Amino acid sequence: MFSLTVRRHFMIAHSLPREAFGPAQGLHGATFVAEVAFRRRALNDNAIVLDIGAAGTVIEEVLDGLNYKNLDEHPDFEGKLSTTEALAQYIAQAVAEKISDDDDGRHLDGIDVTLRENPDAWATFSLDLNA
Ligand SMILES: Nc1nc2c(c(=O)[nH]1)N=C([C@H](O)[C@H](O)COP(=O)(O)OP(=O)(O)OP(=O)(O)O)CN2
Repeated sequence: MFSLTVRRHFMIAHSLPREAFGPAQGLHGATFVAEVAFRRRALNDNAIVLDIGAAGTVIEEVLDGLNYKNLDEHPDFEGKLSTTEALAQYIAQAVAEKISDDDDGRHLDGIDVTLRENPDAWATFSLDLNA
């Protein structure tokens, strides 16, 4: 299995209104680093998983919908907790949807999104595109 990973960052504000989150129940900001890995069993005719520029464009399009937003007011997170884990899943699914029309995108076997909320803590969601 091959994988190509492209990284971008984005900034959000949110709150996690459950006692389990302690001080993070209040509104706070975060700058996330998103590493999106595109997985493919066999390379294409150009011996790549996917063009790096094309991958970056898709990721940026998805992150544009989150960047500088207060997720407490974002319609896609209404009634949901915007944890690092949940955001990783959201990004993976949104990237998969955007790339599904692309020729290389149709041949992907999976997408893994690793979301780093700081250098010591991160979460990963793995989307199996063959399931
Ligand atoms: N599994 C997760 N745990 C936490 C998340 C998360 O997204 N997934 N998010 C937060 C907060 O949003 C914030 O990023 C950190 O909050 P904070 O309370 O300051 O940090 P810690 O939990 O690391 O440390 P404490 O010792 O509880 O202060 C929190 N958890």
